[in-house]
Parts: sequence; C-alpha cells; structure tokens
Amino acid sequence: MRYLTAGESHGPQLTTIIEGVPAHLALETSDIDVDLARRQKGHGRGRRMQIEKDQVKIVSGVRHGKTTGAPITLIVENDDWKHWTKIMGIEPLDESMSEDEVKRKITRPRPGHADLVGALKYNHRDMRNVLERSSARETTVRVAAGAVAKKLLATFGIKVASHVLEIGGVKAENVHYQSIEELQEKTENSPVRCLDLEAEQKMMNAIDQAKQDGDSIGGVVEVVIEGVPAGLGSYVQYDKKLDAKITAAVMGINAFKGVEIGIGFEAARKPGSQVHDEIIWDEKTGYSRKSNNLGGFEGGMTTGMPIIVRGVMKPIPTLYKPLQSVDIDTKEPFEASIERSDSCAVPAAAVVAEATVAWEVAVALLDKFGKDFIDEIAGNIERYQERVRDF
Ligand SMILES: Cc1cc2nc3c(=O)[nH]c(=O)nc-3n(C[C@H](O)[C@H](O)[C@H](O)COP(=O)(O)O)c2cc1C
Ligand SMILES: C=C(O[C@@H]1CC(C(=O)O)=C[C@@H](OP(=O)(O)O)[C@H]1O)C(=O)O
Repeated sequence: MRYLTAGESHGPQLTTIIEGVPAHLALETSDIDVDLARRQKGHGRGRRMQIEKDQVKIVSGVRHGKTTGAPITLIVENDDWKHWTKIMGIEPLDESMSEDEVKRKITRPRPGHADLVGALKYNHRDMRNVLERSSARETTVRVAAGAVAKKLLATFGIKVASHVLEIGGVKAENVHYQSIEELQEKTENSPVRCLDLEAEQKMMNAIDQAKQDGDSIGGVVEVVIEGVPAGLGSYVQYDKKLDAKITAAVMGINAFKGVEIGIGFEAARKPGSQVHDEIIWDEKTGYSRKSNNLGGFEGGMTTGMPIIVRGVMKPIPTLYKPLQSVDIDTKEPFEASIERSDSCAVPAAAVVAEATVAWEVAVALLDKFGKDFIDEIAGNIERYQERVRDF
C-alpha cells in the first residue's frame, strides 16, 4: 500500500491517491470525515480553522461502500480557496491584478518555516511557491489516508488512539486508562486531547498566554496501537525494521523534531534489568510481557504488546511577536508581522501522528498477511495467531 499527496494550502483542493487497499473493505466518507474533524479541533488553532469544514470526497476505488482493490482517490476542498483565486492562479499572471495583489509576493522568510531554504533550493523569488506546499494544510489528506488505514486495522481488531502528554512545558502526570476505548473517549472530550484534567487546564492557560504574548508553543504527543500481532516488520535488513519506518514517518510530520518508541531516551538512564520486558506465557493469550518499556518492538518487529510512539512538536514558526529576518529583495533586516497563524497545534498534530503510525502498521500488516481481499487476509491472520499462541 502506498500513497502520494498533492495540493496547495490555498489552492482549490488537497488530493491523495492510495494504491493497494485490499478489496471488500467497507469504507464510507464518514469513516474519514470523523478524523478530519478531529484534526481541525484543539485549543490554540488560528482563524483558518474557522473557515474550513473539512469533508472528504471519495472519487475512485470504492463502489457501494466497499473498496474494489483499485486506486482510491480522496479529495478535500479548501473553502479558503475562494479568497485566493487570483493570487494562486494557475494561468500566467493576470493583467487585471491590482498592484496590491501582486505585492502579496512573499520576500520575507519566517525563521523556522521552510521559506528561505525552499526558495534557495528551487530558485523561487516569491516564497509563496514554497509555503503553499510546506504548509501543514497537507496533513488533511495524510489524515484521510490514515483513516483508511485505521478502518483496515479495525477490521482485524487493531485499535488506534492518541493523546497529548505535554504542551509548552506543562506535563500530564495522571495518564492512566483501562482500555483504548476509554482513552479515545476521554481525549475526544478534552480541548487539548489530554487525559490529566489538571494539566489540561494548565496547558490551555499556557496556550492562551503564548497567544497573548504573540508567541507559540510546542509539545509531546503519544500514539497507542493495540491488538497488533507479533512479527510485523523484520530484523533481517535495516530498511525492513518497522520501528524505524514509524519513526521516519512521524518525523515527516510538519514541525516534528523527535520521536521515541516506548520509554525511548529514558532507556539511556536505566539498567537493562529495568528496561527489558520479561516474557510470560499462558494458554489463553500465548506469549506476553510483564511490562512494555520497549513500546511493542524488539528487533524492528512488533512483539504483540501495544505499540507506543511519542513525537515532539516544536513551537509553530509563524509568530505575531517579531523575530529578526532578512528581506530577500532588499537584503534589509526586518521584523515580521503576520496576518494569522495557529499559536499551538499539538492537539491536531496528535491526530496526524495517529494517522501516520496507523498507516505504517497497516502496510506492514498487509506485507505479512496478504494484500488482495479482506477475507483472505483475515484467514491468514487467524491461522498465524493460532500457531504463535501454542508455539
Ligand atoms: C497541524 C499543524 C498545524 C500547523 N500550523 C502552523 C501555522 O499555523 N503556522 C506555522 O507557521 N506553522 C504551522 N505548522 C508547522 C509548519 O507547517 C512547519 O513548521 C513547517 O512546515 C516547517 O517544517 P519543519 O518545522 O518540519 O521544519 C503546523 C504544523 C502542524 C502539524
Ligand atoms: C490550514 C491548516 O493549517 C495551516 C498550517 C500552516 C503552516 O504553515 O503549516 C499555516 C496556517 O495556514 P494559513 O496561513 O492559511 O492560516 C495554518 O492554518 C490546516 O491545518 O488545515
């Protein structure tokens, strides 16, 4: 299974083409829209999210609510596009454009965004050509592709959730939950997708303070996937290790600067006896672990324990508070002033991370158990699970 995305932040639409989704997966727009709506929420988002009401259109690969095995095309329209038609014009520059509109050419790069380096690399003197594609608006269709992966995983009893562990230095302390359903429900009711109610309020205060100061803040998100069979991914070659693929995918999310699996960096500070997860066996569940410090991975393969992945999001680069930069036309220093931006998008980024990790797990699942149609894959999983239980 693979996908590509296309589309600009202020263009008409975002598109993804997904190839390799098995036939006979039940799939409706509502399966995807629910995650698109989740990605739009969260305390700290800017005015753009009030303009957009993201909804998917499925334009190929699905008939009467079931996938056919053909490539699936998903599109999400930008409602904001109507305000940008001239600036984003595909045709050569419109003579009727006023001087003011032409002036919207961007020559002032934001520190921390892709503006300057993208302009240098692709020889763009108008940095709009960079920001339109480097914008996290593109994560809309990554979430849409992830929702298809999540539907596929759910068909085989694999459940995915995420939550926020930290925002602007405020850490969630009480993050215990009994089941993944409880985790899902509690985070849906939280404006920052956090399980710790005390920390939740402090996180919201930190976001409000950052906004008031014209600043931005980042944080840490965690993705949990339960019900994954042992043995996805492989140790036999560096590029087959599933933990490595997941890590790369999470780092690929806009503004992500670090990824941990399980206790991650904490493992550097503990002896082996407190890190490695002791192995147990019983007739009903087969092999299991007494703990899950290694976040569901050994040798680049899933262990059958929950997959735990954490990602660090840096603060949003676009700031109301000016940071020094240089105008690429005049070479003069300037202090940026901006029209609008998110001040914190960590809760939204948790939903993107969820989609991203789910995608990699779904690809690995199909690699192991077959790719053509749902019942065939289900049969293969069932036989394998029976074999490893008694192994
Ligand atoms: C959900 C989400 C929303 C974002 N919103 C903004 C924003 O409003 N303004 C901004 O400057 N950056 C925003 N970003 C971050 C930039 O897209 C990102 O910093 C930029 O593409 C540069 O890439 P890098 O930070 O990965 O180096 C957002 C990221 C995510 C995941
Ligand atoms: C549009 C989204 O996020 C955008 C991501 C983004 C950036 O630079 O990454 C900049 C902002 O866009 P705009 O300049 O149009 O307000 C965010 O709103 C979205 O998440 O759907």
